[in-house]
Amino acid sequence: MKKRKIEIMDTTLRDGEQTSGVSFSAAEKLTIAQLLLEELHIDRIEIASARVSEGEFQGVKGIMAWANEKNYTHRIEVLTFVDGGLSIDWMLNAGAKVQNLLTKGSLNHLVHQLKKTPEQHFEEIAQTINLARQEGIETNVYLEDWSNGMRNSPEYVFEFLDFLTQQNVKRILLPDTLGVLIPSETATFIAQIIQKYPNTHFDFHAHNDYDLSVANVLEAVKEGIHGLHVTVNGMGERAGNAPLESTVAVINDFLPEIEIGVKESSLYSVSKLVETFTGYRIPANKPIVGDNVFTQTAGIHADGDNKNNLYFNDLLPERFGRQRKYALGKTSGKANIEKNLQELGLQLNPEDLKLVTQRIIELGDKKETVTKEDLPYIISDVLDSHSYQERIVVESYILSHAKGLRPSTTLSLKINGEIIEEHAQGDGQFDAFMNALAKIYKSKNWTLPTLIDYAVRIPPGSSSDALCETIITWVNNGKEFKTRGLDSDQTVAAIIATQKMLNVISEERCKGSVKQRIKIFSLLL
Ligand SMILES: CC(C)C(=O)C(=O)O
Repeated sequence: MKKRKIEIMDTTLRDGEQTSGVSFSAAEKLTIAQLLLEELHIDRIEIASARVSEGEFQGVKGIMAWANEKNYTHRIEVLTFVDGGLSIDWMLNAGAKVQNLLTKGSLNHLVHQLKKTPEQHFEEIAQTINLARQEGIETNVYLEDWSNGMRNSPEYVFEFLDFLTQQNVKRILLPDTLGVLIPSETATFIAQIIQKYPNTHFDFHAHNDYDLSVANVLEAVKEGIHGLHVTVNGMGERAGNAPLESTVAVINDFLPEIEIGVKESSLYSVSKLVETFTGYRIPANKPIVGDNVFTQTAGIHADGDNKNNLYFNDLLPERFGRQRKYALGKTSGKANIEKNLQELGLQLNPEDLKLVTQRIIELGDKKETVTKEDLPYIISDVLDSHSYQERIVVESYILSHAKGLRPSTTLSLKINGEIIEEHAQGDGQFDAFMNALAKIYKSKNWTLPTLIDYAVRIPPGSSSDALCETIITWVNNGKEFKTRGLDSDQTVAAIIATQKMLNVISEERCKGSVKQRIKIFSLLL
């Protein structure tokens, strides 16, 4: 079957820049233009509005200089206005070759904004198109508010199209300016137009006010539209435009008779770059490019993926340069954890896997995000805690920190079932904690090891703020050993490490086995 080719026109650098708060520098525009054309193989791009600013002019000039060398000038478009030729002059000075002329596609806009008759408007448009032609500039025409025009003044729209199809116009661009179309209406309007003007190229420009942009695009393609306007990450005026990423996926997966040349595997990296340049964050649940969209969270899904990929759909992450992930949290079961362990090249016996699963569920219950990078830390922490008997338990404590007062701690410690409480001050909260502990130990005629090093780190590569690891090095009877604590709070992690130390030395008192502890830690670190 011969496929029907649809042109993709990306307007991230024009309509996308109309996202509130977004402004690209000239260098950013050039980088994005290069990626869109050369990496993603987008057919055409719209890069600016004429006469907006000096910065915009320099941006267009830079892109056109590059495009000239590459022979891409006819793939690069600029939004222009019916302004007696001022936009044309601006384009000529910037070296631009294709104008997308903004005209009025509804009687309502024409009468209330321009306060002109259709005849006056058409006359001025004809002059602008002719002038452009004389200057070697190609013209496409936007019918602004076209969708409302089709609803409320269809005679005007068709009179206008009759006129335009007689002019030197390469493409007619049909915007749903206010994002008000529903799919059935899009289908009806596009079908009427394509049937009436079978020899004219029409583009559809969707907006996303009702979250229907991609559904509308799908209908427009089914009815024979020749080109589509999109933006990276769906950026654009108000709720934005049809997102490039979803548009590509929908066409590729649901319209096999259509050919678009966009390279799917580069969509994610370009989307991320645009996110960085704009500071406009991609929602985590945004199809194709959101952080979470290829992450299975429920244990039952991870389990199903092991059984004939029961929870896969056609949107395989690898298509878009991404990878499937298995979330770790309170709803993740053994299967999620095993998938993450596999990726890290780790294996646990069923009993240890159960302990680690329990610990991850506890962390998830505290609303903490656990990442794959946290996993080795959790494993070593959990297995470590279970490698000795807990004779000494930090039952409860208050840590106080107030301006103008010394930090203080009240500590309640359980030693072989007996509760002992003490209070102390210190230079910091953990110092106060250690001073209270020293008082308890003194009352027992026991000595504490000397703390010789205190290090804090977060799991490397972890994007989560869930976990922080405190590693303390102690010297007891001339022997050095380390204990570690893991928590979202650094001081709490230090207290956990200290409790472990108390049990290590208590074991040593009972069995004299600090050597065994040193061995365990050298394995874990
Ligand atoms: C400026 C115009 C062309 C536009 O973006 C729209 O009508 O949606």
